[in-house]
Amino acid sequence: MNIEISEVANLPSRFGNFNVKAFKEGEKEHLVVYAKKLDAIPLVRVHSECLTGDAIGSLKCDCRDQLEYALSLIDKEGGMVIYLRQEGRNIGLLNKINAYALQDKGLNTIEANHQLGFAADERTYEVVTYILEYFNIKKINLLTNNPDKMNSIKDIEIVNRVPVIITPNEFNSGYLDTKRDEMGHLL
Ligand SMILES: Nc1nc2c(ncn2[C@@H]2O[C@H](COP(=O)(O)OP(=O)(O)OP(=O)(O)O)[C@@H](O)[C@H]2O)c(=O)[nH]1
Ligand SMILES: [Zn+2]
Repeated sequence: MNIEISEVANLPSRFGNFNVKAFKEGEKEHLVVYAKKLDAIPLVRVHSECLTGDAIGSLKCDCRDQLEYALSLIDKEGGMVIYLRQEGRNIGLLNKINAYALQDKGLNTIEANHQLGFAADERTYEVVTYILEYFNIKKINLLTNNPDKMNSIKDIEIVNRVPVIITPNEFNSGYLDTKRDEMGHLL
């Protein structure tokens, strides 16, 4: 893979004092946020970009709650958040907003993707293996509810799955039901 890697910098944040490094993969610039403490088998969260949730505070999904939970946990226990620029399960922001418009008309999150000509989930995780190998990490405890994500991360042993359970709200409960019933999420 042709990846450009930044220096390491300090990032004091409202969730703790972290180190950060950027990994540039073509047009996509991923961010790795890691605690000063990194065990041999660290806690790792692979988070996919959700501008509407992570930055704007959208209540349609659980992304921001999951991100905040992960950052707080790695501050306490050590570990890493790999923030992947795969907006909208990798269909991009514009398409995700079009998918939201279809959801306003009654389609669920999967149907909306299909209507636009995409698979339900277009994400790939090769760069995760690359990043973990760069840090010499061979085994992880993965923070996720998504079995697909566990199967998609290759050449890294996932010793334990650590669930990320977030309290639903009135706007995202349907979305979470679809993730559980149709996408196999362990919720
Ligand atoms: N296309 C599309 N993407 C969405 C929608 N809602 C959230 N996303 C994107 O979905 C990604 C997050 O994926 P999720 O399925 O919520 O969770 P996950 O990462 O697969 O699983 P966990 O590790 O358990 O959180 C982010 O990239 C969001 O931008 C939607 O309705 N349509
Ligand atoms: Zn989201």
